[in-house]
Amino acid sequence: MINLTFRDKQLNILSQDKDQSNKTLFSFTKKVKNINPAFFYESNRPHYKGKSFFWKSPDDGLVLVGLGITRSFINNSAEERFGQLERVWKKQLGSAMIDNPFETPGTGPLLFGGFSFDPYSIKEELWQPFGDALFYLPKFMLTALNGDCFMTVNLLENKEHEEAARLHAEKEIEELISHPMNENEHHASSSLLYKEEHSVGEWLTSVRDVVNLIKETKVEKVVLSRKMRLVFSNPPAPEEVLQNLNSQQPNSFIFAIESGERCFVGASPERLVKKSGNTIFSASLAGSIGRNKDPEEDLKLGQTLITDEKNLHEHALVVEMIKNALAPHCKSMEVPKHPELLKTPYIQHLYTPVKGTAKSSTSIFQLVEKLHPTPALGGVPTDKALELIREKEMMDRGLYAGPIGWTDFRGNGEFIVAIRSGLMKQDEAYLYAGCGLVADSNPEEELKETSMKFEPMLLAMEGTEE
Ligand SMILES: C=C(O[C@@H]1C=C(C(=O)O)C=C[C@H]1O)C(=O)O
Ligand SMILES: [Mg+2]
Repeated sequence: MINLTFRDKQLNILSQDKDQSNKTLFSFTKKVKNINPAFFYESNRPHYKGKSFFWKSPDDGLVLVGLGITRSFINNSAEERFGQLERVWKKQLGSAMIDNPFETPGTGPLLFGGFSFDPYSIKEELWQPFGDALFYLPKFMLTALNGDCFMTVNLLENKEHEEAARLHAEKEIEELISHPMNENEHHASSSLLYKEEHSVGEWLTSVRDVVNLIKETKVEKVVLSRKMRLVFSNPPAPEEVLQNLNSQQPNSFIFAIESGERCFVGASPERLVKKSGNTIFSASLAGSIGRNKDPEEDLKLGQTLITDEKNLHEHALVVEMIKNALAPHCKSMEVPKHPELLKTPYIQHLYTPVKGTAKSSTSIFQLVEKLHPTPALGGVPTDKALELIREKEMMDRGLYAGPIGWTDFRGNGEFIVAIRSGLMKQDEAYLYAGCGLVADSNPEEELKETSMKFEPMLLAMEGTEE
């Protein structure tokens, strides 16, 4: 048995400064000239260190850039973290004055943030600034979609100060969008001193133990992950890493969120759930193989993956769980019978998109709570898999593999699974990678699979050109 140390046993630490409780949320959105959101982040983030976020969906191309924090919601209670956040957010919106004539999703007051993978795991100081849920209502937010750009400003003010605060914010917007945004801005190149993989031998032993357990018991799948520590003499800035991810992983969800001096950043191919009106999208992404530069060899690898019993089983368990989790919340659902291939630059996966029509009472937070963790990151059965992960990994995954994303004041939103990611902490970075273990897993192969999954973040952190 292991001793679990809880981050905090207090039930409700959703933060709100006392003197702000009688203030109203004023939010206004205006259309601005067309700007490149990546350059906008790059040129303005240095002035909002510790208080920024970035999001890009490869699917609809939506980009969100948050600068400054009007209110942060941090939750350290393991129980009810989804419901609690939703309640406090709804209360905030209940009295808000919102001036947003645009229907565009992701405009107006919006929460951006992430939930830790497992609030009951051991806690490491590394992840402390992120709690078990950290969400921001940004002060300034750029939304870019289909060639249109919008700026939203969120202010918590006494009613009599609203007018002056708005005028001031209008001026700040002008400054934000007038910074020179230069594509070829030169970065001092970062330099990696060394990298160390966390106890590979012990990890392999854990993999063997878990695979044996799967063979002998009713546990069907457990996802075990491991981490790698990078040490830089000259660490890259988050905006550089993001720029690299933007160019190296154009088909992944790209995200970054800062808390104090730490920044969690990544490029994940895996959607947890998207809600657009009552239409919901989820996906099973599990089962992996490498890529090959030679197109014929690459096709062969894909063919191997899509006919491989072990990978198909790993994948099917995820589809099954998603179907069961969504069924009570959906009027209808479409789930293809067979997976297709999803190729990222370094890895190909088995992929089954799931589409449904949600019952009108369903919120995105409810969907996230029901889905997380899918067996792509946890296992089957979920509770037993989580126990094994705690016992065998003996580390705090923090936000890695947890849901990260946004919801706007209309209830639209999208959450992804924060894999292919890393935490930047001064001159260090911690990368995480995991793999789904089933009865047929070969420990050495699984080790290779996790090595392959470190690769995209390593390249983005090193800034190496392909
Ligand atoms: C756990 C990770 O990836 C997950 C595990 C996969 C697998 O084992 O085949 C594939 C995709 C992801 O759902 C990771 O990238 O860290
Ligand atoms: Mg796998």
